[in-house]
Amino acid sequence: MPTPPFGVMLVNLGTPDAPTPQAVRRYLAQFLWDKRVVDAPRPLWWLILHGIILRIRPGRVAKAYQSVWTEEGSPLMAIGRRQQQALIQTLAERHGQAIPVELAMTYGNPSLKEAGLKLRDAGVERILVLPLYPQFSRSTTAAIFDGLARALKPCPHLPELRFIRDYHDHPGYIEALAARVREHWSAHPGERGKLIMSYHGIPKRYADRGDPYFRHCEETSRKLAQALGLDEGAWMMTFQSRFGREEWLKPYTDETLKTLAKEGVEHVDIISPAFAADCLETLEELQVENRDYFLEAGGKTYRYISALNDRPDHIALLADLVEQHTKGW
Ligand SMILES: C=CC1=C(C)c2cc3[nH]c(cc4nc(cc5[nH]c(cc1n2)c(C)c5CCC(=O)O)C(CCC(=O)O)=C4C)c(C)c3C=C
Ligand SMILES: [Fe+2]
Ligand SMILES: [Fe+2]
Repeated sequence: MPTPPFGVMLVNLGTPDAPTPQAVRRYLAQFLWDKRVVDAPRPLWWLILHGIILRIRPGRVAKAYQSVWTEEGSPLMAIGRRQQQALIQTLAERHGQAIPVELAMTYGNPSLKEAGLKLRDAGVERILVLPLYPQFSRSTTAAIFDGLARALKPCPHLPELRFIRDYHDHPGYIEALAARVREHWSAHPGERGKLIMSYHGIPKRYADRGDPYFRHCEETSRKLAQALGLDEGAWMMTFQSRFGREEWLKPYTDETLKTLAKEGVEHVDIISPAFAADCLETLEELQVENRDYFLEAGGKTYRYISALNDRPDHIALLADLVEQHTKGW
């Protein structure tokens, strides 16, 4: 077999190995100890994390994971595997040669190290890292960068590396989102809801200190609204999945849905452009929890628009990103 010209590392956040309190505790202990995610002073944060959060949260969150778990495991992992297989197939068709693609998770399994070793065993000397986060944030994309550097520390020699920082305004990404929304509209003709674009939040403090995430979300939202020909009043950008007590990016998705319903908005369609794959935060928080808030506050229809997952136009976008960032390899 010829040596592959390069390999691709697709990276997402990570998910527990099982929907049990023990597995969730292990996952959260690694995830929430990362300074890129929670930047609180270490000794104090260790006491809060191990003394309070990891005693209470895993039980509740494991129940939420149980409600979305599938026969193939956690949705984030199952969809990640499908994305990986589809990308392998598309790249082979485009290159006329097998290009190794490994799926890695910043936290939990398969680890960045494990994926790196598999690429090395496939004879790869050049790696393109493709974080599955369209919008850059220190808490996600930069955490991958740190994790990779840590994973490579014991290596006597390094692969050549390229790292995709973001693709929040890539025309292929915007068009794939727009196609997904149009498809949703044709599946539900009749009353068209206000389009809510709900992004995973981050602490406002991170944005104030230069994290471009808010700006990237704004740009994605504006471009998506433009591609769909939506007037200002027909869409909104909101932020979900708050954690802890400090202020996060606003407006908050849950509060907005309650307010909209009280103001007489009866129908909403909700999409979450920051998630390349459906996961706990979309399938439970958006599809179930937030629906209840909206309907209880007087809303009539609430429809969640699934993520791009392994749709062909999404995989084509990932292949385009690979092509653009491996020029000269
Ligand atoms: C504690 C701070 C958190 C920050 C900052 C944060 C940013 C962030 N996260 C994602 C994507 C995902 N997050 C997911 C789950 C999740 N996120 C946090 C906390 C922060 N996220 C927690 C504690 C959890 C676990 C669930 C819980 O305990 O509530 C997931 C889903 C994983 C799954 O298994 O399905 C994703 C994906 C982004 C994009 C982001 C900032 C831009
Ligand atoms: Fe998160
Ligand atoms: Fe959540």
